[in-house]
Amino acid sequence: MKPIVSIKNVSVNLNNQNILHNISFDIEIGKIITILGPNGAGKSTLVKLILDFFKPTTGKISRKKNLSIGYVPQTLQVDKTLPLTVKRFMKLNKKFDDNEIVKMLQKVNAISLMNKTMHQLSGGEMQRVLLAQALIKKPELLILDEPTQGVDVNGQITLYNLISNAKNEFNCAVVMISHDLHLVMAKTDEVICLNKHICCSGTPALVSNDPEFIALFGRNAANQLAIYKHHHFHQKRFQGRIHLPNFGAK
Ligand SMILES: Nc1ncnc2c1ncn2[C@@H]1O[C@H](COP(=O)(O)OP(=O)(O)OP(=O)(O)O)[C@@H](O)[C@H]1O
Repeated sequence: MKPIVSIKNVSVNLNNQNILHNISFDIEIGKIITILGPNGAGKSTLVKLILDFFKPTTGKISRKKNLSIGYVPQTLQVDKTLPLTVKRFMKLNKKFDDNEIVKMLQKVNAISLMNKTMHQLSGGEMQRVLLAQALIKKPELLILDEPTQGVDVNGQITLYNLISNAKNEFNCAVVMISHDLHLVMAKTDEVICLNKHICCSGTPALVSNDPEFIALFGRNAANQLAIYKHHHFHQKRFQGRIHLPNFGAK
């Protein structure tokens, strides 16, 4: 299958600093890619490149024509004085009818939040609403930047299940940054271990045995990765289009 995004020999220099070096990988429909790496490894920078927020210093990123992307940021700061309800938030970028909004909020277990204001939401509730907002436009590519920051363990499990279900239902590709090795890996097709360059990549089982991964994260993390097996899902085709939301990356 032809990739929807192809990243070839990409490097990024900012203020004479080498932030990313010689990155190459493809993003394909139906696959979940998880990007792991220590603080400052360039994970968010890589996500911003995929989102086309800026261009690489060298190398090339090719995207499928009119690629539709849904983006879930780490969190969203909402002004407490702004009485923005969840329902109005869902209508910010494009007008969806109430029926579509209700259906999408139901999918992410957030229907009871529809008339709450955004600043009233807990961490887990906020992430489910952000996911709904990204999915309502039916993306071909869903990008999540540490979607479970500040979310408790049950909330994390719920969120990863929702992401995996969404991938199957919308037949999209998923790229996410995550530190939740033990939870996220059961759902991941490919792990990219980043530390300015790609240290190693492959299935969780493969990466967990890679000496570079073990050197970077330690044996304990490798064991957490290793216990999971790679799964394939059957997908239903879904026709649709999404446009990038207006809120920025971190
Ligand atoms: N505009 C910029 N100018 C110079 N350096 C930058 C700029 N933006 C990011 N950096 C640097 O690039 C490096 C990678 O940052 P990035 O946010 O991509 O890392 P990360 O892997 O997402 O880190 P974290 O896990 O802490 O969120 C960091 O050293 C950061 O200081």
